[in-house]
Amino acid sequence: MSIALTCGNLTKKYGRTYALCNLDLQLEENVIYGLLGRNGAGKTTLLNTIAGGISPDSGSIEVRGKKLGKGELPNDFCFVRENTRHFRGGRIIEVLKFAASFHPNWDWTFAHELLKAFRLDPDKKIRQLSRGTESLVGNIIGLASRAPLTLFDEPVLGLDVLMREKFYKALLEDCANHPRTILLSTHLIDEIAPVAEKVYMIEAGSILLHDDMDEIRMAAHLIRGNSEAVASFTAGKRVLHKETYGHGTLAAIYEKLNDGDRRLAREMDISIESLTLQSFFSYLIQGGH
Ligand SMILES: Nc1ncnc2c1ncn2[C@@H]1O[C@H](COP(=O)(O)OP(=O)(O)OP(=O)(O)O)[C@@H](O)[C@H]1O
Repeated sequence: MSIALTCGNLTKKYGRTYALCNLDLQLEENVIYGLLGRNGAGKTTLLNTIAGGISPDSGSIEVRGKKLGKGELPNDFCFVRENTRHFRGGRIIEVLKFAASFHPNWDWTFAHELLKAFRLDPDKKIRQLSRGTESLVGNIIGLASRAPLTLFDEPVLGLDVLMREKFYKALLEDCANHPRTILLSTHLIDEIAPVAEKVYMIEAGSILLHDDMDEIRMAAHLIRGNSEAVASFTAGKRVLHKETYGHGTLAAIYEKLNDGDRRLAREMDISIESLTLQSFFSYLIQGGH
């Protein structure tokens, strides 16, 4: 397993607010990661810090084993910012040509396919584009650059559902043919579930949890039943959140359940449901883990 990026103990404070707080993160090469967090959780600060736009107060960043010095940018990476304002007087094609000059793996055939898929006229002036359409230009840059490390900050914000689906499809297909490391931040958590292979969940500047999507799918459960039965069933298991209602208890747990567990739950009249990624994340935050 090769490591594309390591952030160690990153801290960034604005006044009394910790935008990043002793944050650790490690990305394997050629994996698509989701960076999930609520508004203000620290996603943009983290991506900007990796991309060299923000100096952390402390901590380190290593890209492919090389520690970045103060103000040093990672080699051959692409950062698609939230709210990028491209050169307003320029045309789409000019903005793409400018971006292509920075990225050795740039693929023009792919860029033109994406222009077509996103229904963009390359000769249109950037200032004539709607907000959502302008963010598509950034997404084309992120995809066609084929940079070994690509950071997308909320790339689907402002896009309609059709364009969001097209973006996810293009990302998945292209990364299957040209593997690279992607870190994609979003607060549209359920949408990223079929796209990301692994996720980092961030809250108040720290990583709450990171895991494979498959592990989360297998381990994130909602247990409901009589309070005593639930207490006995969940003993020794990782409980993220618990709340009582009348004589009953609802518990969100993070534990793979085997056949024996499921048999026991049936005997105890306990129901087990799988949690969506969004619900799992919400319970994780409510539980303060
Ligand atoms: N330049 C700044 N000055 C002061 N506080 C800041 C600054 N940038 C970020 N913050 C604060 O740091 C915290 C993290 O902000 P950040 O923008 O990284 O969150 P985010 O997860 O990207 O949020 P969103 O999803 O809303 O974009 C927030 O409390 C924010 O108010």
